[in-house]
Amino acid sequence: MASFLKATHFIHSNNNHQNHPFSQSYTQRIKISTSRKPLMAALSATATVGLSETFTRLKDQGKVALIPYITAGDPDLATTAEALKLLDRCGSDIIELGVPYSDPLADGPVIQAAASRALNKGTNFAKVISMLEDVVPQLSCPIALFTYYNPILKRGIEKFMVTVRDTGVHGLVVPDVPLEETEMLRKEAARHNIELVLLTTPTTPKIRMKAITEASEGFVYLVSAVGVTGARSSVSAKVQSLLIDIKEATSKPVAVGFGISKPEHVKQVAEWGADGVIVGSAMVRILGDAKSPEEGLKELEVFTTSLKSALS
Ligand SMILES: O=P(O)(O)OC[C@@H](O)[C@@H](O)c1c[nH]c2ccccc12
Repeated sequence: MASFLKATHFIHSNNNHQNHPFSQSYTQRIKISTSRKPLMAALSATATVGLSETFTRLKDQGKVALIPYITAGDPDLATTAEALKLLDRCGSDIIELGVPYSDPLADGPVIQAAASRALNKGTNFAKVISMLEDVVPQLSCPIALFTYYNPILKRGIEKFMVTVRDTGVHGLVVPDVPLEETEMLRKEAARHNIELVLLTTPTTPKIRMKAITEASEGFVYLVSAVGVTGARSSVSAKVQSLLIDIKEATSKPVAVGFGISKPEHVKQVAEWGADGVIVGSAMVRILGDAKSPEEGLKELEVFTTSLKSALS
């Protein structure tokens, strides 16, 4: 219960500007580093379009983005590589790839368990990056890397951004960076042509929601429910009014996540006006619960196809 309260407090304190685990300001000596841009990744960086361009194309076609989330390294990185290609083939428009972290405050039990399995298998940032260098050139949809703030600070913001951009990744989602600390992150992300996506929640005050939408690049992540990630039996009807409010505040694309786990959820959120729908725990559970990686991938294909058809 304590961790649930902590997590709930975390997601909402971060958006309500109370004291937050990362509230102290970090000064980062930005080391100018030269980076060797692997040719394929450099090519792929131009091959796939970024997040906002993806939304523009979909809007022109009157379509809503399907955005799966999976945890890198669960059940193993080879399966993650296959899952990324499969999700792309099944029509995902953007894929959120989570870097497993030891203290995933905003995650519910399914993603927390996936992160610890991945970490126990020895998954780390460097291995995720080398997998991406190989896989990204084979994808037609952009990747948004999903990481907590600490691993970025550990590496140094500028170095982190260079490494990520060199893999051809377009987006970055950092759920626990307080808005007041995003300035440095946003500057470095923009300098390396990475779209930094920010999150707003059902309890974010309107003024703060407006500031978040203005600062967010690629799209705005609307967290649909209070608490942590995890499949819910239904999507809160509040999402409809939240979408109206957020659409009054910004013309940027808005993708809704948290709890969405069935085709009917996807359809409903799209009908309420979302530009994208994010599905994480339900995908992660399929891969984590399967008897074998092959079986998990087969089930993931069936599930993703069912979500995609709910959007067509
Ligand atoms: O798992 P859900 O309820 O389908 O929600 C998407 C979520 O998994 C993904 O976007 C995500 C994974 N970890 C997070 C932490 C905070 C916010 C969002 C996330």
